[in-house]
Amino acid sequence: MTYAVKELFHTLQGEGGQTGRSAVFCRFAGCNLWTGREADRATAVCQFCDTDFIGTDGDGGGKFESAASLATAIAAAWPAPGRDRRFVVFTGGEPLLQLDKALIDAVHAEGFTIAVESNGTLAAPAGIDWLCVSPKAGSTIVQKSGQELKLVYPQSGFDPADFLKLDFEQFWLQPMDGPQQAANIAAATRYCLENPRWRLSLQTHKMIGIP
Ligand SMILES: C[S@@+](CC[C@H](N)C(=O)[O-])C[C@H]1O[C@@H](n2cnc3c(N)ncnc32)[C@H](O)[C@@H]1O
Ligand SMILES: Nc1nc2[nH]cc(C(=O)O)c2c(=O)[nH]1
Ligand code: SF4
Ligand SMILES: [Mg+2]
Repeated sequence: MTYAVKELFHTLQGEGGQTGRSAVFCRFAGCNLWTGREADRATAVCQFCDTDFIGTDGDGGGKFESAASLATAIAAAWPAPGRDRRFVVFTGGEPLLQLDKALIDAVHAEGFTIAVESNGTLAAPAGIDWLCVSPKAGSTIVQKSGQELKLVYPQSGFDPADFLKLDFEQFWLQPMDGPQQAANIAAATRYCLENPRWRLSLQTHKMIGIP
């Protein structure tokens, strides 16, 4: 299978339960909840996206003709010698439109632990080591288990309490970035103070100015 990758880069995981960890990010092109075009944002299911995932023209992006060639590029982006602590985050766009067993196996064979950031509308393939599901109001959650559920907050129609019945190890509230960011940080902080199952996920990469 051919993989369309918007960008492939090395950074620190900025969000959620692996925050601060050195990671190769593989950002797939395309999403099932928004075209990525600003003209379509107001009519999209997901309207608050902070990411450009159109095309394959970003740093390290491209069309990869095989799982082996993409795994090789991911390994080449790892900064340290040896295979210790190798960590890749598949994101997008929606990574579960493209991530398959062949790529999971190829990246595991390179010694990587595999994390995924998904909107939860597609069933995850076996073999993901750290699955983050981030539900979007107006979509249907199909993937109801994983390591972390990271809810962008607030979203109208979503009560965080309704997600605690799902099978996740960690529950994170991430303030929605955008014009209301300050108010959203305050509201998420208050919610986590009063509801100890929830932890506050700040987008630390944005604070420190790394990708
Ligand atoms: C760009 S998405 C890509 C992965 C997948 N499509 C998803 O939505 O989970 C990566 C993460 O950023 C979060 N995110 C997107 N826009 C955001 C915003 N404006 N504020 C805070 N988090 C946001 C998503 O909820 C998700 O957890
Ligand atoms: N540093 C950094 N951490 C991230 N965690 C999730 C991200 C994403 O866009 O999926 C992201 C991102 O874009 N950058
Ligand atoms: S589901 Fe994820 S990638 Fe798609 S538009 Fe929403 S935040 Fe962006
Ligand atoms: Mg991001």
